[in-house]
Amino acid sequence: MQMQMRFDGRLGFPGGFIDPKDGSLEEGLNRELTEELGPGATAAYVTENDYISSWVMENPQKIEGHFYAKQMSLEDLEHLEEGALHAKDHGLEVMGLVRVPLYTLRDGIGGLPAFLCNNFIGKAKEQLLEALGCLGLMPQNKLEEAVWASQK
Ligand SMILES: O=c1[nH]cnc2c1ncn2[C@@H]1O[C@H](COP(=O)(O)OP(=O)(O)O)[C@@H](O)[C@H]1O
Repeated sequence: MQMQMRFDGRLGFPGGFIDPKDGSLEEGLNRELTEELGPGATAAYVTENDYISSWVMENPQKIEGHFYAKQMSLEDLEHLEEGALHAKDHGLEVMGLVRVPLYTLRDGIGGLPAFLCNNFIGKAKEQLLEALGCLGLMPQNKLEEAVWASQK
């Protein structure tokens, strides 16, 4: 699972605002992916099949968000990481890509619980947990244990 360090020091997912006049949600998102992830983004391009969920925020401004998750091979992910340094937004909107640790160390905190203590933009933390659960990357009870450990 991969996220990015944003310009504001918070963790979030690649994406951005899309003008409905400029085509479908997926086309708009794929354009944003290229800007933020660079030449390796094509392997991350989403279709309607990668859709996970939507949300609406009313304040401070009305925003409708749509969340997608794309499953990739390790090879494509490594290619994406190598190319991300050459993305248009690198060092501007995006400070770097990060892999999410999907384990808990023997101390009970290191790994995913410590990662969850970071500062996340908007609903990105809930989206991370949602994706890990619905893509079957971690069993629900392990996710709940990690969330609980992160709140201690
Ligand atoms: O990865 C994300 N997951 C969930 N919500 C997000 C994510 N990234 C941005 N948002 C939401 O969209 C709003 C605007 O995003 P952002 O701060 O990137 O726009 P900006 O670059 O125009 O300031 C954020 O305040 C947040 O509520």
